[in-house]
Amino acid sequence: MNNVATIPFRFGRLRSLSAFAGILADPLAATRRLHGENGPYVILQYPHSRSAEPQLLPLVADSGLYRTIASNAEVWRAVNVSMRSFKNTAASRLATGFTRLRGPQHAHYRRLVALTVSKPAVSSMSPKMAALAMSRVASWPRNLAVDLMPAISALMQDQAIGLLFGGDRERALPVAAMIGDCVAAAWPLPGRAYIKWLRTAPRLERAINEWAEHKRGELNPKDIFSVLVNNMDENGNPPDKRIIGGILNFTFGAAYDTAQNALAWTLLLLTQHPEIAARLTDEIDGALAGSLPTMDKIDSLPLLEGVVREGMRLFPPVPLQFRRSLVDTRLGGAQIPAGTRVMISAWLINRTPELYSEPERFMPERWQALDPAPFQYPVFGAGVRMCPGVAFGNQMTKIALAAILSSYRIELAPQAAIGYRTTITLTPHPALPIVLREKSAPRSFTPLSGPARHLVQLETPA
Ligand code: HEM
Repeated sequence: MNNVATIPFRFGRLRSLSAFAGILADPLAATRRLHGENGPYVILQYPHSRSAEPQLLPLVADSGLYRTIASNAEVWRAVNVSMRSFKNTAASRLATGFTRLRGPQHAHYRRLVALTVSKPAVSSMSPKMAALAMSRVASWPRNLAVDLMPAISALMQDQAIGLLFGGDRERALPVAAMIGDCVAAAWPLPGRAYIKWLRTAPRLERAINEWAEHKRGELNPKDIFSVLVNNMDENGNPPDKRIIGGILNFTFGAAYDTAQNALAWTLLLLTQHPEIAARLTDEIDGALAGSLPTMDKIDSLPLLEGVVREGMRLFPPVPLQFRRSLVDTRLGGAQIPAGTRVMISAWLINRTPELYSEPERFMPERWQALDPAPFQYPVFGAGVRMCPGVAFGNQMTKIALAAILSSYRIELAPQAAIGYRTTITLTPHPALPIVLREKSAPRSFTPLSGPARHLVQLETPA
């Protein structure tokens, strides 16, 4: 492990505004390049800014430094990546959501969310989750090249709404659609997505408030929103609806947007590794013998476990995390002024060769001998802000994967070129064209092409 006190850093200069725009336009490509040129700790300097704000933008791709940051909440506070909007507007209240909570207020609301998604609570949801996944997947079109992303998204939203948010689809689905505008605007160059989000935010806030009204008065401990609305705040007062709105916006979006991307990238990886996909299908079919993919059947399948962990290692649904220093501090030997925003790359930490041999390759078997600490595998974050939804996210991804592979063989559609988009989450873009075949159908193989081809090392030539 790195000795944090002596870790070297390089000053990298964002030589021009266009280099800075490169980070905004494609943070993944830009941070990979900076890491390749400078190593795992780069302190970028903004070009010629006259603002009074600190002029540094450190990029952290080192697990030791990430541990230091994640375990010092009094020095490093979470920040929201959305573009700034005017204070006291719906857009600013909703976009800062969970992130703006600190101290006892953060601990209080975190505890309320965590109660509903505790490991035992999530295990008890498994039969319902498995039944829902199987019935949804059964209706997906066979033998046609379709963009699977909307179907995956609908499946994960259904799971989150049905199992964590009271099953109220009529109110929840329009809210989910509007949250999509918030996510799309989270890492923009100023543009259409941002303008759209500014228009959507007041409507979203109204819809959330009406939904909250509907939940008020009857506590359902299995519904996160009901728990938030019907408990007092950290001081024993009725909760502030603006705070509840921000928490709901963040937590509801977090509950499906992350897992839908985990599933999408993992399926894409499996299309490129048909031999692993075949062995995984055999493992799942053997365990299920025609029954539903409940957790008691699939939780201890080694290849399924390895595939899900490896998929999220190579394509972490939240590829970057951000923190801001509250005070002047030292990080890895560099002096960091108060107010400095730091980018932590889960994407790059997950490719540390000392932690993961042949880090660019998809090797699910590696997980039989690996048990990294959260800061060495930051897929779910680490420290006081580590994701409370780990058990639900993992279970939802495993069950969906088992439901799909027990029903179909998956292939990438012919001539499909896959790109990617980075906002808060990393998404295949503009589409994920997949063909779902009968399991007995003759095999065919389409090699991955498009920008996503360069995100992973495959056996087939690029
Ligand atoms: C595959 C699924 C998931 C992944 C990869 C994921 C990833 C993450 C990551 C990386 C963070 C930390 C962000 C940071 O520190 O800046 C986080 C925080 C959070 N996640 Fe998840 N998440 C997943 C599922 C869920 C689910 C199902 C829920 C539903 C309850 C959820 C709720 C939250 C909340 C409330 C936080 C904020 C925690 C805090 O600030 O204290 N997540 N998640």
